[in-house]
Amino acid sequence: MNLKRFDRFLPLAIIILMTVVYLCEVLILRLAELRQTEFILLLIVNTIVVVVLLFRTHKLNARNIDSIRALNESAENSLNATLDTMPIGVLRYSDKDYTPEWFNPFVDIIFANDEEKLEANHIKEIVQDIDDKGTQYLSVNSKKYAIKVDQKKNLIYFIDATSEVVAKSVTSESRPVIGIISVDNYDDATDLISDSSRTVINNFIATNIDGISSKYNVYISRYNASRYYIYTNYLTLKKIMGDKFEFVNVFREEARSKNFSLTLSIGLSYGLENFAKIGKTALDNLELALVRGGDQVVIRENINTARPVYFGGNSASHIQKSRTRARAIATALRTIVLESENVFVMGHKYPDMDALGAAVATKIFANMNGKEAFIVYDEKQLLPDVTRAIAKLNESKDGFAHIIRMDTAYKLKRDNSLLIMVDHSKTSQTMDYNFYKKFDKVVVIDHHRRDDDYPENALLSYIESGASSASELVVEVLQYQNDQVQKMSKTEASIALAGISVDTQNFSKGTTTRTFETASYLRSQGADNTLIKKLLATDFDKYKKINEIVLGADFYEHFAIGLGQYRKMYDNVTIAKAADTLLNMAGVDASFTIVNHENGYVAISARSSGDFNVQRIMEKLGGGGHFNNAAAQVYEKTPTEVKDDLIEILKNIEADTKSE
Ligand SMILES: Nc1ncnc2c1ncn2[C@@H]1O[C@H](COP(=O)(O)O[C@H]2[C@@H](O)[C@H](n3cnc4c(N)ncnc43)O[C@@H]2COP(=O)(O)O)[C@@H](O)[C@H]1O
Ligand SMILES: [Mn+2]
Repeated sequence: MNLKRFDRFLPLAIIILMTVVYLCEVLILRLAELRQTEFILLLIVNTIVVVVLLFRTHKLNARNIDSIRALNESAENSLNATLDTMPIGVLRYSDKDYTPEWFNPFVDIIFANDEEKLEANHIKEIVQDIDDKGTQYLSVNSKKYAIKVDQKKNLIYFIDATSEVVAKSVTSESRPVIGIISVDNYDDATDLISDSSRTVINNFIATNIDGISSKYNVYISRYNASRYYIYTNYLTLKKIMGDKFEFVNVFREEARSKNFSLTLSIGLSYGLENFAKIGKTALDNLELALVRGGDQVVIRENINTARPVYFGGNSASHIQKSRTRARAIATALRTIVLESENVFVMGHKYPDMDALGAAVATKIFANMNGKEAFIVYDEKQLLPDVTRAIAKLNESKDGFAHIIRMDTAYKLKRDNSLLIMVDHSKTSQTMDYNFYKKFDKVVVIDHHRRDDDYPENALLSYIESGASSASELVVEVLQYQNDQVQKMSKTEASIALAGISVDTQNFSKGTTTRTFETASYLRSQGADNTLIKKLLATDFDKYKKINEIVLGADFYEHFAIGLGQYRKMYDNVTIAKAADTLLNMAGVDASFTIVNHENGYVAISARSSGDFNVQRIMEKLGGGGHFNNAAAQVYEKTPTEVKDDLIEILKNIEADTKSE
């Protein structure tokens, strides 16, 4: 800065300096008494020195400016050259309408065959879609570009990131996969048969497993006769998923042709690290596949937020429940009951006869082990048949049937009390969520396929989706209590049998030999058909409402869809009974009833006669249930809108099935 100022005043400084020099010379000459001519000569010499110095200074300045100019020019040229040749696209867009105002040649190269991507609407999309980190990827032809947007300067940078994206997908595809294959019903199929027959079954399984291993080049290791471990990578898993796990269907069909009641259930998981956790998630997934009925595959990535992906499960439950398990559960449950101060039994919201039947049998189990037990109910959630059954139980001789309202239950709950949840396993479906939260000790007994929303740390879960009803499960456990005394009253046995009867539609659906054995046991305990008929009777008003829904039905191919009347409200049982009725119509494989529910949502009940999975359809509408008995609750829509959604789902499912 100072130098510059000095530069500007340099000519003046020279003149002043030379004038001072000249005055000094004059003074010296005066003192030396020289003449006029010497003064003039000295003046001329000094003037020449000044002129020469001024000229040199001017020249020096001129040369400086030229070299700066030259330097600037060359810098500008090389910047332009870099912009022109660097492998980064730079584009400036108008801040008014996003039209491109300028771009470098690399942008030209990028969009050579895709020029419409340079139009204002695309540029606008790029600028607006940019995520929080300010980066996004754009595919142009076969390349991937990372995009950075400088919104202040209206600039977009396109950086070739093809190799980075490829590297990422290579990492993703090489993620390790761990899986467990379980052969369903192996124990039953190989029990009580000759060694040579068992060898035939073992060979059949081994041949199939070898076939899977060589077809997909995966490593499969035998753990025991009915369990195998798979190790592979995500790329191979993708291929198998692309084939929709066809080998599970092949295995089932080949087994069927040989009269073996065998299917495969598989749990798989994958991730980048922590092999122990991947293995544990795979085991959890296998358990989920089993409780969903077996003959299916469940895959879930080893991260907390991952949702399970299902393959198969296209036929009703294939897993036969084993007597050995029922016996083991009886022992485990007895231990837990004995360690508790008292026991509370709670069904799902709006408990039906099966929930009550299971609760009654559970209460008896606890009493037989010397513990006081209570069945809890909420008077705001009572169905007519359950109301009748509770009234009947309350007629018992000792006057206190241990069926209590929620407010009493809260008072009787102790620190060491046990809660047994029956006929449901989703905490969101429990009758009183706050009451459930008060318990440290929880047991679950259910015949629904296990879902995500499961009680944390349940001490024991007895979930058998192959059972007809929760009542069947508990009564069976009750039979494994050692003493031979009369265990149930006539009313209790009748309620449990009514529960089985409701869930099996009067023994016409979902029954096994075990269902009939349980029914026969209940008859031996005094279950009475006349009482059951009275308990399950339909009120005339309800009957009219059931008919309204049935008469409002439309038929689509082999589906019947019943619709409630405009603005009329219905309850669960009415909808369920209407769906049951529609399923009895000729040519109907699955029925659906859609109405406004008294609780302010649109309710759907779905039933199928065997080969069609209505659970899958209801899951798509946010509900669930069983393979041939399911339901959903939809908020913020009208029944007609829900019907349209349902028809769309059915059309897609039909199209998928035809294309398979
Ligand atoms: N949101 C949901 N998620 C998962 N699962 C669900 C959901 N909503 C319902 N479910 C399950 O779906 C099935 C079917 O339910 P539904 O309401 O259509 O039918 C149940 C009862 O309403 C019905 N029922 C009760 N009493 C009688 C009777 N006297 N006659 C005829 N039908 C009757 O029977 C169904 C009982 O099913 P259960 O609880 O499985 O025993 C159901 O599983 C829901 O839990
Ligand atoms: Mn049930």
